[in-house]
Amino acid sequence: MLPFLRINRHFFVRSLSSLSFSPSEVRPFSKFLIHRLMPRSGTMAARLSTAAGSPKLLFRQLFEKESSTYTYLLADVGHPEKPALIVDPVDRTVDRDLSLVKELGLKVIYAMNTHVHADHITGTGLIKSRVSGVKSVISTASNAKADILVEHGDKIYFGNLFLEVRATPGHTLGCLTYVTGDEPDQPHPRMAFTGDALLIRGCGRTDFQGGSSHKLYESVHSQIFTLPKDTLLYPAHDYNGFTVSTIEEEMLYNPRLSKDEDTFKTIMENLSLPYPKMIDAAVPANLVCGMQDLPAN
Ligand SMILES: N[C@@H](CCC(=O)N[C@@H](CSS)C(=O)NCC(=O)O)C(=O)O
Ligand SMILES: [Fe+2]
Repeated sequence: MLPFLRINRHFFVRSLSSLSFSPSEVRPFSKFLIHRLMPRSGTMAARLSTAAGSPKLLFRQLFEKESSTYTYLLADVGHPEKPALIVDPVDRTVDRDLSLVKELGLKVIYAMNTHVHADHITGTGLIKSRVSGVKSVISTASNAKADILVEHGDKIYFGNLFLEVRATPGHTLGCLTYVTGDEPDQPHPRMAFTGDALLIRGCGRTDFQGGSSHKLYESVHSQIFTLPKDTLLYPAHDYNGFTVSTIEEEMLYNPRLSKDEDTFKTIMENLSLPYPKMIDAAVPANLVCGMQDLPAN
């Protein structure tokens, strides 16, 4: 029963993405479910490639300087519709991001968050209000509102490419890492969008939003450091001018997570960071994807 539910869930997430099905259109395409039962789900990607171009990744890393946040734009430009997704957009830079999307001729289908941010307001709600058909995405565990709530193991398709969802709690309860697919026809090396779970030579703090140093250590070691060593690591923030790292580099040189768990916990307990300046406004807004449609008090 459980494997069937899991496959069904993958199918549902896929069905809302690359082919722009409406939920009512899911049933006629249930034949794809059969391909999910095959040992390698690459069968499905290969099958669709024939129908809708060969997968070709377009990737852009964008920066918001006040919160030192990275936003990522990914699209399958080998697909005729150039379906795209945007990870961790910031409200202040939505205009810039959407201009780029327009210039590149992309069709944004998902505006996604790695977690409920505490230091800035997400742009996912604004993007939804500006571009029709965009669905907001966040984890079920975040307890936030969004059009699509995803869980560990889900695959989010854009065209013939996808991001795999990995639960990496510890900075917050609902933190996710999104990883590019490992299908034979996917681009290599893989890319991991780690949010605040793993930063370059650092990691997310664990002193609020359900944070736990124990959980973060487990998440990074079981879900991120197990990726191929050449996987490119793209965090949600950088405060030191870095743009990208690799799993291998972080396993060797991350001053926190390359240590044993007890040392890691001691480091995290002694960070003494001030709370983010915007936390009181950002968390409630981000629990509704930045739409700020909270009922009046
Ligand atoms: N000074 C900034 C907030 C800086 C901060 O706390 N960053 C977070 C990620 S955003 S929730 C963090 O986890 N930092 C870890 C670290 O080691 O710096 C502000 O006021 O907004
Ligand atoms: Fe955060």
